Order: sequence, then C-alpha cells, then structure tokens
Amino acid sequence: MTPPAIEVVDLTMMYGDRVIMSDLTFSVARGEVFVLMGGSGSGKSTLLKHLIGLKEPAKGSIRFEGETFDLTDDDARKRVLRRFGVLYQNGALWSGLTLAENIALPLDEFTALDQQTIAEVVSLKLALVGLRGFEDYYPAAISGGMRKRAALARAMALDPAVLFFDEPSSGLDPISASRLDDLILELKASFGTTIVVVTHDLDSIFRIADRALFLDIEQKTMTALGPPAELRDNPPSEEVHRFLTRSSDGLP
Ligand SMILES: Nc1ncnc2c1ncn2[C@@H]1O[C@H](COP(=O)(O)OP(=O)(O)OP(=O)(O)O)[C@@H](O)[C@H]1O
Repeated sequence: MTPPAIEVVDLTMMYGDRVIMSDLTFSVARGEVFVLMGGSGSGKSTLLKHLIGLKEPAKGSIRFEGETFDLTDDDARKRVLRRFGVLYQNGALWSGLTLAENIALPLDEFTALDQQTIAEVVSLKLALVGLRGFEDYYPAAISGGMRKRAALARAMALDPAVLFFDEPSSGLDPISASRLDDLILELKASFGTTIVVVTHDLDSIFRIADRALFLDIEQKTMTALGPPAELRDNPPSEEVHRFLTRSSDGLP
C-alpha cells in the first residue's frame, strides 16, 4: 500500500517550555486539499513549520511519503525539501529580480537544466498561473494578486509532490482571493498535487478543502477532522461550531 503524503503521529509542538499543541495524529492523503484551521494563535503556522521540516517535534513523528525527516542529515533533508513547494504568507519574491529570474532560482539551484530549458519551464509555470508574458516584470510593477500567483509559479517550479500555503488569501481582495482558490483547485485536478493550506477564510475553506483539521487553542489539541461541510452540520464541539458558522469576514 502506498503511504499517505504526510503522516503525523502523536505530535507535540513546543516553544521552549511552552506546549502549543499535543496529541496531534492525522494523515494527509495524496492528492487532497487539506486545510489547517483554528483561531488566531492556535498553532497553525507552527504546525506548518513542523510539516515542512523547519521545526523539530518535541515529541512524536512526521513522515513524508513514508520517510521520516532526518534534520541532522543535510542531504536527506534537502532531498525531501526539494519535493515541497511552499508559498509563504507574504509571497516573498525577490524584489530586485524579474518574475522569470525569481522562478528560475529553484531550477538553477536544484536541477542541471540548461538556460534555454529553464526559460521554457519558467514561461510554462507563468502561463499556468495566468501570467503568460509577464516574464520581464519586476514584482513591484504588478498587483498583489499577481505577485501571489507569481510566487505560486515559483513554488511549482520543481513540480512538487506537496504544496503548502500559509494564509494564501491574506492581503488580497475577494476577487483575487477567489482566483487563487480556483488555481488551487486546478492544480489539484490537473496534477494531483497534494495541497496543505493554513487559512482562516471560511469561503475558501468550504470551497477548496477536502478535509480540514481544527486546532483548539483552549484544549491545546486537534478536536475535529473531516470535510468542512460535515463538521459544520455535525460539529464535534461548540468551538468548531462557532468557528465554522461565524460571519465569514470576522475572526473567531
Ligand atoms: N518563534 C516563536 N517563539 C515562541 N513562541 C512562538 C513563536 N512563534 C509562535 N509562537 C507562539 O505559538 C503560538 C502559536 O502561534 P502560531 O503563529 O503558530 O499560531 P497561528 O494559529 O498560526 O496564528 P495566526 O492565525 O494568528 O497566524 C502563539 O501563542 C505564538 O505566540
């Protein structure tokens, strides 16, 4: 049997002596859109850091396609990281580089492709996110939504097995945010990419998530996991009910 994309077993996350969350056990299936949700400060970004190997579990384990992260083995760690694409909250494109140069960076670093081929891959990735012809633009010359999409093209450069998004809709107007959701669904449908998204945004959660995990800040553990509409209709706790039925523009 093929292992799940990501398998988390009995994870405890800590900063210093402070426990953020404990007893987290869940799997992300290959090809699903999996949302990490919860109130502000519940530990969503911290969990994302654990999943991409930036932070070591205080307890428990995380496997990627059956392989454990060995943070002490640099080569093994790079091999796993190369299979991930990460889209950080602030996009983080290099402002002094054109979009083409930004997207070429991971290809230069991790592949032996020649410059002509890299240019072709770059154009392909830009076309994929609706930015055909924007190769020579600098990030400052395009809109916030376009910058996010360009950052997505860069995260897709190495054809990742798993794409991680940290609050993709933050700072975007509703139309640009909805366009990004469309893209997430397209990537899932066209490439079968496994996609893990941290978000507060209810519209987005109901639209894109196959399953969502709820981190409860009071209980310091996960208290719900399932398709968001099912969790809304049969909430396992008052917190989950409140979170999924609040007015969509307010935070819990
Ligand atoms: N580097 C750090 N050192 C110490 N504590 C931290 C650090 N980063 C986050 N925390 C704390 O860990 C808890 C979880 O933070 P985290 O950013 O993961 O939550 P979040 O659910 O992503 O919040 P938000 O939705 O507001 O982004 C918070 O109490 C935060 O103050």
